Amino acid sequence: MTGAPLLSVRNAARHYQSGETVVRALDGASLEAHAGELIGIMGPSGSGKSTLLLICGLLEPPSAGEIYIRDRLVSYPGADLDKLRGFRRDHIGFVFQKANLIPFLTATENVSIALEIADVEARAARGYATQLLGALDLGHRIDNRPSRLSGGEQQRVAVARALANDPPLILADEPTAALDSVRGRQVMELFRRIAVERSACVMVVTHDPRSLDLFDRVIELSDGRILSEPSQPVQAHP
Ligand SMILES: Nc1ncnc2c1ncn2[C@@H]1O[C@H](COP(=O)(O)OP(=O)(O)OP(=O)(O)O)[C@@H](O)[C@H]1O
Repeated sequence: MTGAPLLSVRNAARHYQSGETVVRALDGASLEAHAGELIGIMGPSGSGKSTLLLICGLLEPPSAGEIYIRDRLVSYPGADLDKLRGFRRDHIGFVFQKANLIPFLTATENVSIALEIADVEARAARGYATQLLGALDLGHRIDNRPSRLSGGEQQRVAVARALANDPPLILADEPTAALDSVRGRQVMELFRRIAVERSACVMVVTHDPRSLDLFDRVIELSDGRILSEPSQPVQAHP
């Protein structure tokens, strides 16, 4: 992959003090991720996948190392990440295992609120939210509140919300864990489309080997370390 990376993680570590012992959740990880890539992050439970995502998402600073987005140093030990709220909103979309939707808002409103917070006019925000939900096969659910949606549908609304501001980087932590295989595949295929059509970089933590064919490459973690070489292609993708 050529060109400047969108995201660059340099020798990042994250250590947690647990009583007398230090847990090395991340232990000197380096990677580069580019626009247009769909990257899988895999590894056994406790290998540091979620920690890597938190650090890349500027939700926690590393204990050592640096994070660059578009060549700008954005996170390092002791960085004040509260100051990066606006930057995060404009650059990074998150999807977690749980949808965490606002219960008293409809599906459309749950998505459009992300746009309105970013100063998009309400009508335009709703129009785009509806369009995104339609692309996720939720066109018939746009006026439903979360309590009227299945777990899988709620999660797809969460995916639409993460995409609302067209962030160049999308980070997803087991986004399909609560979905059946057909819906899970749909979400992964949507991520693939987002990467290609919007030139976004999408990094997805998953345990599901059925998505492997969709990834440009897989970053494999073990004991807080990256096993596979950065930029090593797993499978060529058209
Ligand atoms: N806030 C924390 N305090 C102490 N230890 C932590 C903390 N967060 C993570 N850890 C530890 O760091 C290690 C890596 O955790 P992490 O959640 O990143 O792994 P993971 O690969 O995402 O696991 P899983 O697949 O089970 O979600 C684990 O041993 C975990 O217990």
